[in-house]
Amino acid sequence: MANPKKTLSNLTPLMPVNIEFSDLNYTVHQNGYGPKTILRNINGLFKSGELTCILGPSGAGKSTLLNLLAGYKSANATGTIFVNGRPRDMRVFRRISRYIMQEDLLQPHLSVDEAMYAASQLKLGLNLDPKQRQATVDEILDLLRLKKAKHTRTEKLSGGERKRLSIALEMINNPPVMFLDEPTTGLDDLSSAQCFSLLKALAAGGRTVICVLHTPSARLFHMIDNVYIVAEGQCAFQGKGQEVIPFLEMSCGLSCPKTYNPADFVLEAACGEYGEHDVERMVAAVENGRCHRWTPDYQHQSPARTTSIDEDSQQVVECSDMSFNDANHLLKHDFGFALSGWDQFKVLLCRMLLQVWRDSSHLTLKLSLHLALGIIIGGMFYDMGNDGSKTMFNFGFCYTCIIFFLYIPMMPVLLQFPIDVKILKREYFNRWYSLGAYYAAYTISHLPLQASKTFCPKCINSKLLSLVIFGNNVRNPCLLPLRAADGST
Ligand SMILES: Nc1ncnc2c1ncn2[C@@H]1O[C@H](COP(=O)(O)OP(=O)(O)OP(=O)(O)O)[C@@H](O)[C@H]1O
Repeated sequence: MANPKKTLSNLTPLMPVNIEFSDLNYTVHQNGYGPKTILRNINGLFKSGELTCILGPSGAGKSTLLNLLAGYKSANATGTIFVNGRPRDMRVFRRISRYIMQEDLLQPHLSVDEAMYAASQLKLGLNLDPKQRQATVDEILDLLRLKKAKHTRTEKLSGGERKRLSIALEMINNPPVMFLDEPTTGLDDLSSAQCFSLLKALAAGGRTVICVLHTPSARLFHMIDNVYIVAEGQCAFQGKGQEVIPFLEMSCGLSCPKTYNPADFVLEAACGEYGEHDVERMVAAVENGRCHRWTPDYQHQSPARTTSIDEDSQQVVECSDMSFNDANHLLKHDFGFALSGWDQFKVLLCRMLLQVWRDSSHLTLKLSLHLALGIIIGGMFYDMGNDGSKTMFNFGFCYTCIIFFLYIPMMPVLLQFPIDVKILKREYFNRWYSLGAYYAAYTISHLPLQASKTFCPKCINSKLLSLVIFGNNVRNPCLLPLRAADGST
């Protein structure tokens, strides 16, 4: 389990960030079926220093809410999102928040240490003292229990280790806000508990940690600082894990059997399993999330049932390294990338060249393919260039070469691009680098392979094939002028 008491002394100071949202609506337009409302006037407050878990039945709108809050989706949404009491400025918010998606998309062919090193260069700059850089990386790997897997390639990591590495990569510049979509999906009970403890430790360090979870165990459920239940696109509960049972008793008259997991029980209630009006009652009892923390005496509170964002701020200041005034001051500024475009290009190029070089099976496969196809095509059209009566065969050869050059290089791109684009989306969304730097580095790093694609078949078709296999013609047939039967060209 992660040790919550461990501190990350080498990381940059943390600014406390509270996120409040009010009257959030999200509608999608389905072709031919009219609009579909997914979130309905939903409200809530997610505080710094707390682990907030968004729970709810499947299809309730949890991921949609997370995507809206992270800024991953924003079209067709209405309502307001406040960051430390100010309307969210997306340009700034993207620099202080990180989104860890459900799929663990990691750079292949790099070890844990190399992936962390490249991320640290992109996020902390190139001028950092190497010892300081290594200390920062080691500290994070230690906290996330990845030290033993430091030299393991990312594709060989276990599911839990991959998840922890995804979190570690985003922790390098110590983001104050972390969004995680179903971080425990695909993990066994022990790994889920370890992942949960890690998130709790991150929140205890002053971060705002918001994650979508599927039913946690009863023990973990009680440890959640803020349980946020979404049902039918509305907020059905917001408060501490241990308050859920009294809440259900008071709002719907439902009592959870002693042997039952309260997380299962509240989700069943949120599905309407115990009564068709329970969801409405739950939503009304927390006023669709306007009640920021439900407590049993909530009904008796004055109209100002929510603590204001400024009051909340004061509570969190004590556990953070930076005051809210400082945080708000920082939030006003638009931070750029840690590196200039040229430096981003250099780091990305090194990372990509290393990956291309390490991907030896891909490299060997491609070269063998070109060799084999070169021999076949070269054999089929051998010595056509010198015979003017075989004009059509010359055209056939040129046509085959064009098809070869067109389709063969396209296939790996078609297969690889969907994977690459997902990783790119994650890294670009989390502000690792600019698209221009990525594109330039990608193009340059793949040039050697592209060049081999262009020259290898041509050489094989003409010189190599003719010289080595047939031994009597070293000229490239496609470049030769056509010779007529009478010998004129
Ligand atoms: N672009 C879209 N077009 C139509 N329906 C959509 C679209 N995006 C989401 N939905 C619908 O909105 C609802 C909420 O989706 P969302 O992914 O937020 O659910 P969820 O609570 O995260 O579910 P799960 O736990 O199963 O992942 C679902 O019924 C989904 O089908």
